[in-house]
Amino acid sequence: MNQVAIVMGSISDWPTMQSTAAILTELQIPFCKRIISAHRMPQTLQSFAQQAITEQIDVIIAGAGGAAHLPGMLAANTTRPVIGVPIESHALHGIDSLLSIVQMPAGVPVSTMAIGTAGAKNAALQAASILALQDRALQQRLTDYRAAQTQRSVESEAQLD
Ligand SMILES: Nc1c(C(=O)O)ncn1[C@@H]1O[C@H](COP(=O)(O)O)[C@@H](O)[C@H]1O
Repeated sequence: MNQVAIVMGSISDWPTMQSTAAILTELQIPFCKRIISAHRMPQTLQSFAQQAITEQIDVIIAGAGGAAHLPGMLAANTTRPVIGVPIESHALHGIDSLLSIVQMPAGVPVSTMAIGTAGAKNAALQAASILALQDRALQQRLTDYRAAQTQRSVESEAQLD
């Protein structure tokens, strides 16, 4: 059973979305990875999103760049939470991706992360927060993750001249 699906518009999004996969792995959250473009594979997108509930996918993380309609179209076809990651595009540095994902019409929400790798990491942590509502062991792993992060920041002060 995969609790999370990482969906990308293209294989070219994978270098960014690897950061999502790394954190899900660290937090021991089972996930699958799919390339499904709303533009290039509209029928696959519709069936994937409509089957998310029966496939027991609890959270969908969608990374896309440019005219990034993928997260919104997934959200249009499921009531599972969809977290959108705007991929940093070459032409407009991801502003196009961000605005395409964030400005959803009322009634079909997408939780929109920051552009690029920071957003990809936070998407995994946001998914973990949602899943931890019903999973005490995961909540503990998430708390430990934050504590380790705090510790690294504290220790980084020693690197100052
Ligand atoms: N935004 C979308 C969608 C979609 O939203 O359906 N499908 C592909 N793409 C994006 O196009 C960019 C360039 O893709 P290619 O590198 O394959 O040309 C990628 O960032 C992808 O997410």
